[in-house]
Amino acid sequence: MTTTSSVPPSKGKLWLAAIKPPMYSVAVIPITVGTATAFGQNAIFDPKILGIFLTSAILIIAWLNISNDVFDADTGIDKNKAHSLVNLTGNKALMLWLANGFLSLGVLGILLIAWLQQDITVLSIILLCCVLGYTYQGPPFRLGYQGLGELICFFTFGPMAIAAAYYSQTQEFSWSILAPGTLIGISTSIILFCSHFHQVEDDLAAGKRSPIVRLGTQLGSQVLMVTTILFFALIVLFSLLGIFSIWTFLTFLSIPLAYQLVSHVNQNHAQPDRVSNCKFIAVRLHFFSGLLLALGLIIPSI
Ligand SMILES: C/C(=C\COP(=O)(O)OP(=O)(O)O)CCC[C@H](C)CCC[C@H](C)CCCC(C)C
Ligand SMILES: O=C(O)C1=CC(=O)c2ccccc2C1=O
Repeated sequence: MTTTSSVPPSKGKLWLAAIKPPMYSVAVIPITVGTATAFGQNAIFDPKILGIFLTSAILIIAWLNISNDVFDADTGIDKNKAHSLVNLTGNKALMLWLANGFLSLGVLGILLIAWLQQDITVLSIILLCCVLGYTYQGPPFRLGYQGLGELICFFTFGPMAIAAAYYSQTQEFSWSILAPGTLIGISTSIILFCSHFHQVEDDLAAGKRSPIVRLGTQLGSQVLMVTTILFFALIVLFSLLGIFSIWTFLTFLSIPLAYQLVSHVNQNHAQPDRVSNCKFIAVRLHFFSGLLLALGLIIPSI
């Protein structure tokens, strides 16, 4: 949340920033792409499983974000974050209970999938994702403070989530999930990478050595550009290797969003108030490129 004027944001805007609805793309896209991969490969689709999985994923991301504010309140890193739920409510204990409530409901949904399939594979993968997500922000690990968040993000939201979604549809694994898993892992990690640009001062003060604290914003903006180019280059590579059909080139319709993100960060990386919204441009890129990828994966089987 940034204010380019001296007028502080309204309570409503702070709550909207705290809840950050667009961020739930990170829950929707991996499950959608994993399901699309299963359909494209096997013409298998169970809408009930998809619905349960999407709901659970959203609940788990709610846990992730609420608990992030709770754990960050302990280190003081969010002291200047007006839209922290702990700062907004003044009730850290209640926020922790709320976070754990969302986690419990999310895991219940995955348990329902396990019961329906009489198979704990999906449950095991998602529980591992949640454990890794906790190590990112929760005591005593706080691996995000070591700059390891993007690595954890890549594997959990990429290959692991896509494999779980694929397995939830087919009850088998396939190497074919690695290509979409890599792409979604990259696009999700780009969101996290972009979330650090405007937080260098607060991160440094709290001892958080994020990738942007380590690289600096100038080099960080170059890394973002290279990573974004890599995302689209991999689609070409996967197509040349025969892993993807030509329909996955639909994803290239999201290139204007990629250009907007890279140019915005290149121009404003050293201005926290101006660059702070870049993660939401990254979310738009993640959402639309993910939807287009899913479409490209299912068209050959329609
Ligand atoms: C909360 C996350 C990032 C924000 O961290 P930060 O402290 O910088 O935030 P603020 O600036 O807003 O204070 C998410 C980090 C993701 C984490 C590395 C991995 C999470 C894994 C998930 C639990 C996997 C879920 C998979 C499936 C259910 C979709
Ligand atoms: O609030 C944030 O900055 C993020 C929240 C979140 O759930 C997420 C998930 C996956 C990648 C990045 C992010 C965030 O940056």
